[in-house]
Amino acid sequence: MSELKVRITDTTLRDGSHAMRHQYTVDQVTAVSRALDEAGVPVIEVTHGDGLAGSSFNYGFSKTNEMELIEAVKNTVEQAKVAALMLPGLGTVHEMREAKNRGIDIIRIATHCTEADVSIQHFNAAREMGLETVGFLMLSHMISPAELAKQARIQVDAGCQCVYVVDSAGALILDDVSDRVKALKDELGDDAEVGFHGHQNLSFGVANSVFAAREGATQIDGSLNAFGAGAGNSPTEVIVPAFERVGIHTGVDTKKILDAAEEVMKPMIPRMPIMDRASIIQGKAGVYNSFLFHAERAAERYGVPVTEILEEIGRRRYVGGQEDMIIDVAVSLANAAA
Ligand SMILES: CC[C@H](O)CC(=O)C(=O)O
Ligand SMILES: [Mn+2]
Repeated sequence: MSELKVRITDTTLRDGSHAMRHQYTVDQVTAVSRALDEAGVPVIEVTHGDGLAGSSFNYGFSKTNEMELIEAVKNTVEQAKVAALMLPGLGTVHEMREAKNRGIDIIRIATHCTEADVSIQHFNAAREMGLETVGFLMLSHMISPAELAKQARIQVDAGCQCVYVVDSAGALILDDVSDRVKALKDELGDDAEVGFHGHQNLSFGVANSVFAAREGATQIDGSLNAFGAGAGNSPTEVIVPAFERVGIHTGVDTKKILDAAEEVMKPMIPRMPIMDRASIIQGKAGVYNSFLFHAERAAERYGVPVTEILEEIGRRRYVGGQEDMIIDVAVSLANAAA
């Protein structure tokens, strides 16, 4: 087999924003982006955890305006491209344009996996602005590979250049990933690339990324020290040497990425993402990782176990944007217990 090549996108400064409760400072993003850039990471994503304009009562307020964070990363990096995430409706074309003016090269547009149609105008606008485009089909475990491929086609027809299988709950295991990547590759052919964004809830982030790359995914996400929502993302500093071992070329320097994780990122981490009881239940029940802190807060406030809240959210199949329903679940459980 000829050597496989992938492009790594590091999302420590975006998915990691959830784990940081959106409290990144300019000094922190400068230090992290410098270390990633020096290690040769080709794409660095930075915004509020829920994307452009995510800073809000519902999702949590940012300490620093994300446009300042974007600008800080842009002014720091020498080779890396800068990416921002947006959820249509939360972020608008207005914020996309401002992010472009502040220095982003790539916009990653995220929708629930069955709602690709809400991103059509955003992909059109992004391409008109000259941005590289990525589509993010969140909670990809919730639908079949064939259905996911149809959604990918909608994004690509709108101007998306790479569609990601996004394992938002860390619920996919090995063949689940291969089957989805294959379905997207078969549907998209040469029209667009396919990517994979993993989470660690059931400990499969890196292995799933290998399966994705072997099936033809050419863009892979990671985060330093797995710093991301829920149990965290596939750790970038593990992806790089693991991929090297199995013959997948990333172009990232192993020693430098290990130093970035250990010496630059680790000292600023307030709470390490771990596979603990709550986050493992998220993976098993297929619950959106960004719900973890919201569920923990509701558990404390209403005196019900966080695992029961998460299991009920899984049963009700709530998706991103339904954060307010976490309170509803906690109240129903508290009432039932009383
Ligand atoms: C925008 C919310 C979310 O964190 C996106 C993502 O990384 C995922 O669904 O895993
Ligand atoms: Mn994520």
